[in-house]
Amino acid sequence: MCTSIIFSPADHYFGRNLDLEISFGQQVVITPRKYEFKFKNMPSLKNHNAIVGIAMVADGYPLYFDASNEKGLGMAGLNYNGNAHYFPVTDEDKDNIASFEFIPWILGQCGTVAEAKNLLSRINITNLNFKPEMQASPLHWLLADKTGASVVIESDADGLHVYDNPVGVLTNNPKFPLQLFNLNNYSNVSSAEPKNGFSKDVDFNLYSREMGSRDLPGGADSASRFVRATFNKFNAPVSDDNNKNIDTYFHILHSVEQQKGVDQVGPGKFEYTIYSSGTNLDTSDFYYTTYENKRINHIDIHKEDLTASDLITFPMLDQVTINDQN
Ligand SMILES: C[C@H](CCC(=O)NCCS(=O)(=O)O)[C@H]1CC[C@H]2[C@@H]3CC[C@@H]4C[C@H](O)CC[C@]4(C)[C@H]3C[C@H](O)[C@]12C
Repeated sequence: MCTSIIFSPADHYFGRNLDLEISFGQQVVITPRKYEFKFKNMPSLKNHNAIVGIAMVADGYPLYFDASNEKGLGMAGLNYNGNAHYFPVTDEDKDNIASFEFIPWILGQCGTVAEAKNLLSRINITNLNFKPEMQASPLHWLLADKTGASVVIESDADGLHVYDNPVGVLTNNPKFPLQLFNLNNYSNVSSAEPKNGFSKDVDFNLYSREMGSRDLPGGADSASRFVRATFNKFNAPVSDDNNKNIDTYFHILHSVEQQKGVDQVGPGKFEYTIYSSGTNLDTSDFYYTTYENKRINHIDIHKEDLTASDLITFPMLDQVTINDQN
């Protein structure tokens, strides 16, 4: 499963955890402005916003899992199994975009969520596969910008939904409105010590600190991660120091990470948090950690030639790093 957030302490940080049992050979991929983005049913984009994020490059095409552009708009695709519904190419006056083209299409052209909403109102997400041996994945998306605004996009059997997201968090199933509704069940969770609302005739012993957050769900299931990431995000300290904020951002994502061994998905197969990514949407600085390498890695896109036409890739550094202190 996966978790995506936008965290806005001063600058705005956007990205995700990618949780799975297998790796797709993903890399950090910068798509410079003049790389020609081709689409199955739409004219190609020859000059567009530069994009940075995590992608698998297949036949020279960056299949982005999550990415942000140089204008400060970010987008992540998360598993949405059983609910995602993509449609045949339509003759109606719509933009036919395949699910794997969706991130390039939006990030290539838009700078804000508000601008993206215009394009979204015209989109039909098509059921085409990238190639026969690579079936389209059932996804939904979190889209967020450097004003702090975010929306969730779900293509369901009854059509495309664009929901304003007041909490800036997305996980997996169920549908986003139900995830949001489920938060109602946790209004008693608090960063403060609990007050006795039970009865004045019963004596309570606060035998532990942290009892305000005792009712936070601890599981790795999607609904539990949604509540936990939201609580942890809204109670996180804010700083005016970028390094502290990016560190806090990763603390929030790591609070819903999956350790290897605890979520079995098949015989001997366990889902785990392969990587966590984050972009400072105000500066386009890109950061990531991996399961093995918790040191925060940084890629400065402005050190690269963003006017180029070829993809710029970086392997993800995923060796355990121990800092020998003596
Ligand atoms: C698996 C991941 C979601 C993680 C998650 O939620 N895991 C729970 C699994 S489970 O629900 O618990 O079983 C998702 C997130 C983004 C996806 C890629 C998007 C581009 C491209 C789209 C093409 O159409 C198909 C190949 C493609 C490379 C995709 C592969 C894969 O689908 C990716 C990595």
